[in-house]
Amino acid sequence: MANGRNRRRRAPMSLRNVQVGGARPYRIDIGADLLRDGALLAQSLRGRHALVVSDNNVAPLYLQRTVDALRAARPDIRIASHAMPAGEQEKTLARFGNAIDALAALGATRDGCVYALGGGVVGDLAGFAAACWMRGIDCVQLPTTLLAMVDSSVGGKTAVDLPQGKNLVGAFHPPVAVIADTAALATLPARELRAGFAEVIKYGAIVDAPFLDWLAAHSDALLDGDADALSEAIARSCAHKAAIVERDPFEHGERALLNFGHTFGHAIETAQEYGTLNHGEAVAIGMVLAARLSTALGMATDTDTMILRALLQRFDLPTQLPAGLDPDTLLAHMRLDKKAQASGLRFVLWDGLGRARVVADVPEDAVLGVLRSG
Ligand SMILES: NC(=O)c1ccc[n+]([C@@H]2O[C@H](COP(=O)([O-])OP(=O)(O)OC[C@H]3O[C@@H](n4cnc5c(N)ncnc54)[C@H](O)[C@@H]3O)[C@@H](O)[C@H]2O)c1
Ligand SMILES: O=C(O)C(=O)C[C@@H](O)[C@H](O)[C@H](O)COP(=O)(O)O
Ligand SMILES: [Zn+2]
Repeated sequence: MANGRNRRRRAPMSLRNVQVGGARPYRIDIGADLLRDGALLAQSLRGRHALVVSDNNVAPLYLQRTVDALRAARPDIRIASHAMPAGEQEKTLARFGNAIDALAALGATRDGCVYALGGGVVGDLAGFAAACWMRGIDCVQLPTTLLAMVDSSVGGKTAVDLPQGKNLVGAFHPPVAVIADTAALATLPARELRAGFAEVIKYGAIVDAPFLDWLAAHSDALLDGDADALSEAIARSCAHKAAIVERDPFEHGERALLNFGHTFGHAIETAQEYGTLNHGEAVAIGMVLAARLSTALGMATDTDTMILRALLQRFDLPTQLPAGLDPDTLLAHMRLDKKAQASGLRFVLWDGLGRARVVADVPEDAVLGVLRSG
């Protein structure tokens, strides 16, 4: 049930895929029941070792079918599984160490593969383990949340959090394949489904204003779990992310647009010690704050902020800074944002719907002004 709605479980019409080009191209497959497709799961497995990393919510639901399908396709391989405790507070160096221990126990050779089965927390942590084991082995992302399907499984940013900040320890390590089984969305808690829409809306906000109209028009279907609408939203989001990371895999320029709302959002998550709002919710608030900062700097109109806020609210996402967060503490966290430079803070701001850009040397007073007015 989402918001008291009955989520439909109709299977999507077809398999979709999105190609991510560049030096190490890979394909994103999107469709129902792909976790049961052993041939697909095994197609990028070069060696004889596979570690399936999941969490203690996802493992009881999807681990067995994944391992069974892999084993059926490749009876010759050694498969181990590792389920970490669920949640952002577990995206730590200590849990990363546990995943590395699991690779060591498996005796994974350099042609082995990590399968990241879960949401963005599992994807980021397992991807980072794959990036580090023997200086880098293959990783297949098997996203099971909407957020992971539309964003975190694609593009190769892997990381764990520190108490000082989000994703502060990590590596760029693109997957060799992304396989998004949309049937997994049927078990996703409604709050987590909504969180995923924050990152979906982000693509519209930064580069595709007509997508925002489409999302508004299809919000009921999307929140009801309509398979075709979800499949379209996932494919369109992945196409945007693929195009951007293909052109700028290491965030030297354009890729930073994907960080719209994240300077504020990550500061909120860090200040709350990763325990209150989830990532999507924090990004939703962060996008509204970024839009308001753009207006404060004379770049955009309030009307665009109102349209963005209304759309986020339509997806039951928060749009206001939670009470009790100290603006100076948030600003201090922002100084450790990965876009910050010696010369000062850099923000992704916008000139209006679908027109984001990176702005350097944003005055801290302007940021504090936005934070102090809520
Ligand atoms: N690498 C990137 O480019 C990138 C992009 C966006 C977000 N992220 C990261 O992703 C993380 C957030 O990801 P998330 O929103 O997926 O959170 P998450 O991984 O914590 O998953 C949310 C919750 O849903 C549960 N869950 C997952 N799939 C399920 C399913 N199918 N059925 C039932 N329960 C399920 C999980 O156990 C967890 O409790 C953050 O750490 C964020 O920083 C990374
Ligand atoms: O892929 C990217 O690039 C993004 O910025 C996507 C974001 O949604 C994601 O949350 C990412 O992990 C943030 O990266 P960071 O470099 O700010 O830690
Ligand atoms: Zn994000």
